[in-house]
Amino acid sequence: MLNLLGEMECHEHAWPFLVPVNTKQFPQYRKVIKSPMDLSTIKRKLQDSSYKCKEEFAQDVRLIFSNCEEFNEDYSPVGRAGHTMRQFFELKWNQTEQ
Ligand SMILES: Cc1ncccc1N[C@@H]1CCC[C@@H]1S(C)(=O)=O
Repeated sequence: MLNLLGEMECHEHAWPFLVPVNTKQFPQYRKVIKSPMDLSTIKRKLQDSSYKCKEEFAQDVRLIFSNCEEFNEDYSPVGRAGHTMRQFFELKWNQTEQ
């Protein structure tokens, strides 16, 4: 899981998801998105052994992308990055599953 996270962090379209959304820059974010998630938070949870199983890890990754779809237009730069990163993750996830 940690190396899958690493591959995502260095992906060229990961830039919107590396750190928690800046709620000063995007004040309405907190109201709209009830469970914010980002790659740095997932990394900390992995390091703190907060995930009981790998499905819980996958759940948090998918939360990043559902938050993104909810808040961003599909064809906005961030919205498009979310679709690209979700496809990348699901492909890698299926490979690790085998
Ligand atoms: C992921 C997301 N979802 C909704 C609104 C904004 C963002 N990201 C922003 C755009 C790029 C980085 C910043 S950030 C992560 O520094 O706030």
